[in-house]
Amino acid sequence: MASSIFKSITFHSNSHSHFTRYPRNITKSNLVCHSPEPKLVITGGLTLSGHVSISGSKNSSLAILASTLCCSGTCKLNNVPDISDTQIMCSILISLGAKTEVYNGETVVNTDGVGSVEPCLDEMKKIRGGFFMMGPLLARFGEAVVGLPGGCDIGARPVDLYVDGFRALGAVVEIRNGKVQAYAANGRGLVGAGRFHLGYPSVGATETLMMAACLADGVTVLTNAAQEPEIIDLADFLNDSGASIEGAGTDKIIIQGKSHLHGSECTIRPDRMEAGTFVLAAAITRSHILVSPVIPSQLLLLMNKLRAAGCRVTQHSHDTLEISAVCANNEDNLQGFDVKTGPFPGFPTDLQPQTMALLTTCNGSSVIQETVFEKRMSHAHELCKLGARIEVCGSRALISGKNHGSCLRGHHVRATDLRGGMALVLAALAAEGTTEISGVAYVDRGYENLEAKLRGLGADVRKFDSFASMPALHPHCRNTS
Ligand SMILES: CC(=O)N[C@H]1[C@@H](OP(=O)(O)OP(=O)(O)OC[C@H]2O[C@@H](n3ccc(=O)[nH]c3=O)[C@H](O)[C@@H]2O)O[C@H](CO)[C@@H](O)[C@@H]1O
Ligand SMILES: C=C(OP(=O)(O)O)C(=O)O
Repeated sequence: MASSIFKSITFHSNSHSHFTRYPRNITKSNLVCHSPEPKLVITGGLTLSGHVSISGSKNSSLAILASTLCCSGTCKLNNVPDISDTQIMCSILISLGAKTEVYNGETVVNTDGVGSVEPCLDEMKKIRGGFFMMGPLLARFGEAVVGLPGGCDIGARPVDLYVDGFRALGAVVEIRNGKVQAYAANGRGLVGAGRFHLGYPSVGATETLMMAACLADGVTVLTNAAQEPEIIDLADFLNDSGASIEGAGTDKIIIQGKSHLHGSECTIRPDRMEAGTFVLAAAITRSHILVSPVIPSQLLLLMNKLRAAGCRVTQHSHDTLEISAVCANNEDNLQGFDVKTGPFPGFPTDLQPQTMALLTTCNGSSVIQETVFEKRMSHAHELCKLGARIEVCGSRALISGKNHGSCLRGHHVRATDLRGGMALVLAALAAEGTTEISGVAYVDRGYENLEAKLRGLGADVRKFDSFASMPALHPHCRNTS
């Protein structure tokens, strides 16, 4: 890993890049540590109670960390969650020559020393957000050589919309050997694209093109833009740094390019996916908890679905949700419901797997239709190992509720992506007996202090670094990985 971090590229305003190598002061704390594969062991059936604190948004943090490459001077970001995705993002910034440090929970980034436009390829493969850096690199330095992104394996996840957008901003772009290479065609810098219509409201493409357009010469109007709350978070940060962006949060974003942006400060808003996951944890365990801080308007669809199912979801104060799924007279009668995911303000695909886990415990049958990612159903197979009855046909799943054959019991299961992994955690909380979950690194990508937060609510959750340190489990938890 070290050698690829040391790899760098010097700046040229044409396509002939000249590679040089030079060392950087990377401390051990800046690098992600790979320990033996950890497992979560959860004994289910307990009721949760109390309050859980929600961390800063993963997706806002990733976009805003990338956008620090647009800014001269120091940026101070409060409330960045300490999860592996943000650690990797910082390590990619460091591979470019940026300085990142964490003081008292504040992430301080200064990108003035950037001496490379080629982020560390090995790190790029681990997350999706690293690719967002292509926009600011191209805009500020006129050139970028960025590896195709990683992230959860939930679909093909191409980058065609980004590439079309870069071309509209005056870049020459080529994809070769797993890397996207681009430079400003005029040898000086990007130019405003005029109107650029996104064929799909991609979150990452909207964010990346917004960052690039901030430093382009002229006006760019993005139409059919993504409207996710994280786009607003990014636009607010960039505007505070001197950018001119109007319309973020709608499908038309107007960006007037500026010659440079300065550093600024922001506090990352709460993670709506983490909040939604804890609300679903209360529902699946038929519990009563408080969740804060949240922005309730970001979770309206989930709240309405849960109310229709029979849960009581109330806004306790401006940033606190109270959820109660406790059964009256011990009669468990939560009803199943149908879900179709879609871009914001549609039902979030990042809460689909956790919702599927809940539906296995409700009455009746439910249908989930996943429209955002074509391969986001692999958790269904693992949920079936826990006793769920789910039939998947393409991007649709038919979930038979608990009075139609689903009955969750502890087993050994494997997470293969972030939210699918959380679906297994939620199912394990509701299952009878003990569940062992491997592939926990996926869950660590997006949930800060997960075990501590769940234990704080009264769940029986333990994390083990390896089998050797684990207690003996029920035989069927051991033998079927
Ligand atoms: C780091 C981050 O913010 N990740 C979020 C972001 O991912 P990400 O930005 O990758 O998601 P997109 O909105 O881009 O992807 C949505 C769909 O568009 C397709 N597409 C995207 C780009 C492109 O150039 N061509 C193309 O066809 C994708 O394959 C996918 O089917 O939004 C997703 C959708 O809300 C969330 O699930 C992810 O948590
Ligand atoms: C799909 C997700 O993340 P990423 O885009 O970073 O892979 C997610 O957060 O559920």
